[in-house]
Amino acid sequence: MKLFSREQIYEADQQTIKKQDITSTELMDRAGSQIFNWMHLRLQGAQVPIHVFCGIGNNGGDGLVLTQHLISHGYHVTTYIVNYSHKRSKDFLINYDKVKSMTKTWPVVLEDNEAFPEINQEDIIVDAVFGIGLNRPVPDWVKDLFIHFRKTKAFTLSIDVPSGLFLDQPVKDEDAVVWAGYTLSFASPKLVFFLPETAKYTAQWEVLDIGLDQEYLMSTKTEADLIGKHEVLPLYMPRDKFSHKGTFGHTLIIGGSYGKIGAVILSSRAALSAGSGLVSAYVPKCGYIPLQSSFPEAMVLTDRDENEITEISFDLKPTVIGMGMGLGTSPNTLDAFEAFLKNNKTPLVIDADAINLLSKNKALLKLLPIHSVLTPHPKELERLIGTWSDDFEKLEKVKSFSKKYHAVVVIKGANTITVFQEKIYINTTGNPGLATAGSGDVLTGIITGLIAQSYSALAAAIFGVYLHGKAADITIEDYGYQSLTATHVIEYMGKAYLDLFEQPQQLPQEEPKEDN
Ligand SMILES: NC(=O)C1=CN([C@@H]2O[C@H](COP(=O)(O)OP(=O)(O)OC[C@H]3O[C@@H](n4cnc5c(N)ncnc54)[C@H](OP(=O)(O)O)[C@@H]3O)[C@@H](O)[C@H]2O)[C@@H](O)CC1
Ligand SMILES: [K+]
Repeated sequence: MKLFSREQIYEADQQTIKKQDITSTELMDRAGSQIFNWMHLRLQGAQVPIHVFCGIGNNGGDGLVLTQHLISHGYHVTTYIVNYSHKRSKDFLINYDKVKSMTKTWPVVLEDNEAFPEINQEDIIVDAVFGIGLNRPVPDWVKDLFIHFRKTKAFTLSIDVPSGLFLDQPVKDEDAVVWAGYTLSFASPKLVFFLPETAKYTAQWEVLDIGLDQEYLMSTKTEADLIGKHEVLPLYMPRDKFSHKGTFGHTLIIGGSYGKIGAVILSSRAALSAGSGLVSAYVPKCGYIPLQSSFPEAMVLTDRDENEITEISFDLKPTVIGMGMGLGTSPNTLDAFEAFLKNNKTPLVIDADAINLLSKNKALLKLLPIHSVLTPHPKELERLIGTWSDDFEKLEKVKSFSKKYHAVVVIKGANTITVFQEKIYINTTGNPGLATAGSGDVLTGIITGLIAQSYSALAAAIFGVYLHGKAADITIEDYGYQSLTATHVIEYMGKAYLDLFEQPQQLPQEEPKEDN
């Protein structure tokens, strides 16, 4: 799913109005009616007090359309105009007049220095104060209103975006934003719903289709895409009946040091579960027995040293190499890594200590083959690209890094983000159960195993992150968040693949009656 920018959404608006020959008021009607339908389906006329807070622009206008439907369906609704500016949008005014003509209880106009209405915890707040038109800091008294919302603990439904949240700027004051329980967003979810610093402002979100011009939406390229099943299915490469294990490549996993051989076992097993035809592991001598006994499918090569990697040389031709897990960063290992990079031509997936080695010796970065995949967690990323002041700056820095080194960067997190050059891909699978030892090693193994099967580096990163998260999502149905382990994720990879082709459940059909 594409994540449209603010400018693109305004443009989609204009194109829709032009091509469908409708007025902006009619488009607003669609928006407000969709919000109403969503609420009506859930409330079924329940007499819970609903407080609709409207700004003076089109977000407020949407709120006023909602109000009209709520009133005509007999809901217990109070409408407020948050009068933060004396300007009014045309469609706001049209709907303001409609509301006033249908009820004797006109909307309550809230101004600076006025008491805020009493709201109980069981009530519902609808937040239509600011939408995507927010372009400067929220006035202090409106901020106080948002604090008031939060204090009431009432369920808060935001229209389009939680008010006070900028689409392209960090939040400087978290009290100046509405903390939504749910956001109903038009056209597409907004990038800020997925960034670590701003995701918390809406607990849940949903997109409402207001019939914007399909041609514009389809043909417009976005800076960010949201990755779900629909997006990864076209990446999936079906298997040919006449294929053999050589068809699916040979993964080599290089890593491990004394006490950290498990990381290599996890990565190697994950590469095989992702579908790599062959898997070999290159480890210090101490890793030989653990690997051979716990993972019989793998071939094992060892360093001359007992406890750490001191030389990387092997006599096989892997399709791809995944490296860094449990590697350590000792001077000997660094020397081996540097010598390896100078001669290596095989595609690489780089994780953990291999990233740390690159961060400490930035000159080595230019030795990476093009389209190498790096899979840092936030701390590793910081070592690699330096600190950032906010998520937007972080993404810009990662994009520059990706362009400079022609690398695919996978930023691990609650919503793992894959960056390649100018474009970002936000994953939607995965859960807090993945915050567990070894889950990163498994991810690296999966991505490496996909490249072995001739997925491109970018496709492998996007698809691998998706499958890893999906396997974890299926695992928690059996194990819950706490008991999920990295090994489960490997074992549930098959289910993650099968889920790609699972049809949505259909209602049982009635048997046709036989005539006699
Ligand atoms: N295709 C779609 O998605 C559709 C979208 N629709 C809806 O339209 C919404 C966008 O509406 P919008 O452009 O009128 O802006 P909105 O957010 O209501 O702000 C109002 C005005 O406030 C001002 N202002 C800004 N910051 C301020 C501040 N800190 N303090 C004080 N004032 C401030 C600023 O005006 P300015 O003063 O800068 O001239 C701004 O214009 C969108 O979110 C969706 O809900 C649907 O109706 C139809 C289909
Ligand atoms: K809003």
